[in-house]
Amino acid sequence: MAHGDTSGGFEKTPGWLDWYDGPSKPAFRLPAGAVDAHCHVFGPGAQFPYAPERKYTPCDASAEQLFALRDHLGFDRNVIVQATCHGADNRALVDALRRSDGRARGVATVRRDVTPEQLAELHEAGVRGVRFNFVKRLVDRVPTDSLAEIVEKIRPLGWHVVIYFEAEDLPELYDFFSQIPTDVVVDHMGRPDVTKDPDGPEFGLFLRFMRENPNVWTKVSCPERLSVSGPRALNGERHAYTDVVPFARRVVEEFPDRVLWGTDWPHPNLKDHMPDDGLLVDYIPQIATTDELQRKLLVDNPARLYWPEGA
Ligand SMILES: O=C(O)c1cc(C(=O)O)oc(=O)c1
Repeated sequence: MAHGDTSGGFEKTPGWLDWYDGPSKPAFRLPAGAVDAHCHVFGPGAQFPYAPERKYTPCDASAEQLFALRDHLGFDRNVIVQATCHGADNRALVDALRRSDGRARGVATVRRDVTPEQLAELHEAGVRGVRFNFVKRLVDRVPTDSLAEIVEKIRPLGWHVVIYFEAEDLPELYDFFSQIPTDVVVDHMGRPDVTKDPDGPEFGLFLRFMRENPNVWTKVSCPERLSVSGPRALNGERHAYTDVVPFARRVVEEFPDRVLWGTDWPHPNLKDHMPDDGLLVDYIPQIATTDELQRKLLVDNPARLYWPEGA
């Protein structure tokens, strides 16, 4: 089967871009113990069917393919985040975690009726957080009282909450997010509009959110998704997505102990181009410019959140 196929009788969403086959070796040498703290597995659909309520059907992207990419790029470990195309069916995620030899942790999606037994099983497999998604093209909105109930259920396990939202929705969600008592991790810097000023009110609100809430962390990931003017991480470009750099660098420098980075492989729903993941790794030194910042971003911070026992 070609890498970009979808198995199990599923048909890819029209215009779907498959993950990049044969990525380059990064020029940037990742520090020992580096964690790719945001990536996904898709299916394979024949084994782990896509959820009936999904908003897109991807190409397959298996655990083996993810682990091969990890080794090729020079990462040591992964944090695998439940993708919305699998809904609250975490079987593909759990299978990948179980086959990682302890080298992957997970973030699951659960519903309000999840039982303590189900949570214990997810924990045993390596899940350490739940994801709440507020991006309208990806999910139907779940009421905040359901989410608050889930927070109460996961809290005793020491888990955190990952939130994915777009910058324009932060004002409405600010108070709800601010009262979550666990650690909170914001996906992709809350998706700023990078054509706006990093010193302007929109990104200013996000920075204020992080300043006011010391339990909030963020992934300074997805420049390929946020960039408008590029240049793209393709054709040997080792200084890609310079329009996103001022935003990510600002966050890394103000909150060096609360930032994470991940490839976002296999990059769901990109419309413009699929990045070469090796060149995407070469983006990192543009936003974390010293050895110390790189070590915190890639090694120390993800270890504290996902492997606190020091394994
Ligand atoms: O922007 C997206 O389309 C996207 C989708 C998903 C998902 O479907 O879970 O995850 C991401 O991190 C980003």
